[in-house]
Amino acid sequence: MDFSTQPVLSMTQATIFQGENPVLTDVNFSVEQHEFVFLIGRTGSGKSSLLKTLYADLPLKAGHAEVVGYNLSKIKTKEVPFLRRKIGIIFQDFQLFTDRSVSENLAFVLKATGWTDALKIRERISDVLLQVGLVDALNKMPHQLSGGEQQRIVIARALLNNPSILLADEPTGNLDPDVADGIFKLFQEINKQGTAILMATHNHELLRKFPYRVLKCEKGKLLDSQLHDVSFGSSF
Ligand SMILES: Nc1ncnc2c1ncn2[C@@H]1O[C@H](COP(=O)(O)OP(=O)(O)OP(=O)(O)O)[C@@H](O)[C@H]1O
Repeated sequence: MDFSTQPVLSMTQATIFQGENPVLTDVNFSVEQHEFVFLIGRTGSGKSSLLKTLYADLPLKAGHAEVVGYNLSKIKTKEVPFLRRKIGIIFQDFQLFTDRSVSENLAFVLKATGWTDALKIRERISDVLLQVGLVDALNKMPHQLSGGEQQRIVIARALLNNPSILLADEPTGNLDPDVADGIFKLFQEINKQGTAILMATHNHELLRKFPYRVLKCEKGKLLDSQLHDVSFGSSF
């Protein structure tokens, strides 16, 4: 079998729950390797719940989903860290440790995911900082960095284990437009290097400027711009 043609994630007839409440029903979609996909929808429509289900923070209780080779209905608790190693997660509530330097923040993740060789850890940290354009930040504390720089470090952290896909929830939400543009360009560069990206956003400008595929949470369903006419006017 040629694994290079496998989607990086797929969901069929899935229901996304918050507790006992179904948030989205009959969810069917897949994301191919190298794809860039926007996830949109009004506040409370289910974007974060969908992303959380994809990285096994919320259980998949109905339907089928396969994410980077893991079947989410059958995944065991001890396998979840391995799933998350292959997914880069960029969430607003996944922030940096404020009492540790950038290199300590990044080393923490590598050690927690099984890296032991100090030289390899240093090299990997340099590589990801280079990738996000912040080699100089190595020994800085998070408070010594701007919001945009901190977000780049969060992205660097998500890249540490060479993920097949990045899941990003409003990664440009709290940033000035110029800074947000830079962060978005960084996501595009990462995508060009072969990492799929699924990005939840409320940013109309991005949707207008970049004709990527759009998934939209609406009235308890997930619409796909490849199959449906998805509107993203002023009130999504
Ligand atoms: N921890 C939680 N416990 C119970 N219900 C929740 C929880 N988090 C979200 N919900 C509910 O689930 C539904 C979907 O919320 P979700 O956060 O997925 O929406 P969203 O599209 O990501 O919204 P936003 O754009 O505001 O981030 C909403 O009705 C919300 O109130």
